[in-house]
Amino acid sequence: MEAVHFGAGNIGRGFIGALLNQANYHTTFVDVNDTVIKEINNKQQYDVILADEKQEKLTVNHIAGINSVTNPEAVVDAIVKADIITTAVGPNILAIISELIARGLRKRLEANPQPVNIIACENMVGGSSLLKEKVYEHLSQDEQAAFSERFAFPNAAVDRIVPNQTNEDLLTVSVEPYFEWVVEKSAMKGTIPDIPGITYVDDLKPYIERKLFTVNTGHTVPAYIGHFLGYETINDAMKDEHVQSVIAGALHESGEALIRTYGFERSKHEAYVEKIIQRFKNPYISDEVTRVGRGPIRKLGPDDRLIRPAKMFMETTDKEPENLGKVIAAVLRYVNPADEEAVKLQEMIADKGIEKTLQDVSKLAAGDPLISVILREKEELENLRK
Ligand SMILES: NC(=O)c1ccc[n+]([C@@H]2O[C@H](COP(=O)([O-])OP(=O)(O)OC[C@H]3O[C@@H](n4cnc5c(N)ncnc54)[C@H](O)[C@@H]3O)[C@@H](O)[C@H]2O)c1
Ligand SMILES: O=P(O)(O)OC[C@@H](O)[C@@H](O)[C@H](O)[C@H](O)CO
Repeated sequence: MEAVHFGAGNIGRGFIGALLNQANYHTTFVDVNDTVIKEINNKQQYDVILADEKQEKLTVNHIAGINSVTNPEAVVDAIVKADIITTAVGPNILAIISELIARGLRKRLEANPQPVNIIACENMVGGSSLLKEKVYEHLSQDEQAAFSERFAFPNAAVDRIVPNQTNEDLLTVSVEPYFEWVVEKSAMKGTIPDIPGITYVDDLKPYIERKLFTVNTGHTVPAYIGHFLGYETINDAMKDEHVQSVIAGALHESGEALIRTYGFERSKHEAYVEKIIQRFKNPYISDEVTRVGRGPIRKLGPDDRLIRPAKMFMETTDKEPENLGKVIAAVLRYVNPADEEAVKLQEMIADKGIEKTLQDVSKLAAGDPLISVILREKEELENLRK
């Protein structure tokens, strides 16, 4: 069985690649990082280390790499032969890879009658749907109809903390032992891939929102409040009493919104939250606040991990999300010259002020009550430093 995976980074190698290997796939990684691609072809295997007291090592083999900048035709040919196509490149990169995927699938229409599923494994609601939209922008109407017969873009939720890697070996990747990969079965075509570790569901929405608005919402607290308080790593920030109090409050707010929207059992949701907080404290993982806080403009998006649960909390409880508001305020205070979006966000704030920036980035209407909560919490934030 052949898999093509876009993005040989942390999640690509440390999670998707590992599960595909355990399911006996040969995986072709596609990336723009020539050093990583050369090393994949040179070594033809890499290690995944499970970050706990046992430090168990799994070897991932049956792999190859293609540099999509220098060898796009090889990517097209790999797509023609693939039994599954996956991505883990980051939400903003889906539009960039869409043209090459469109070319590969166009050639496949003539050359291979088998249907194929293209699964975007990104932290966002509707990642595969977005990829499909971007792929379809490169097609004629007739091609769109032919693609819809043969190719599917099921949405997915992926959960495994994989920090930036500091191992001596370039390809080795340390990951937390926990993982969850949920895929929207109802949207798939052809034979459902037999990949142990995937949970297939008919309706993904509750799963992706529960994951994004608990794991990723929670993660923003040690990232942005932690950065505001001067911490460099997630587990150091998690030791701070202010971070502990805001994370408890923020996950109470997003939890209440999720429970009221989807009817999750309260005790099970509380256990889910507790497990996530323990995962953030994993002493065997050193995760930088700047990795978890990367892309603050994306993270302030209307459907992303802060604004959406804050709005849901207000709609379902009629109360103010003061903890989520505090984290959003910390994102607006996030200064990091090494992060392009952080620089751009600060420029936007300097140029047009916070209210207009929130209207543009988070699509909040002028006068939205959430804006007042955020402005008030921005003042409150200073008290955390006292
Ligand atoms: N790291 C985690 O803990 C984690 C967990 C769950 C989900 N995710 C999601 O997985 C996705 C990837 O995150 P990551 O942490 O692995 O990031 P990463 O930066 O480690 O990996 C991204 C990879 O994509 C490659 N890439 C960039 N542009 C490309 C292009 N045009 N074509 C092909 N490859 C390209 C990069 O070179 C890099 O190797 C994101 O959507 C992230 O939200 C990450
Ligand atoms: O990948 P991002 O930038 O959307 O979010 C940063 C982290 O919260 C994220 O990578 C988590 O580690 C991951 O989602 C855990 O499953």
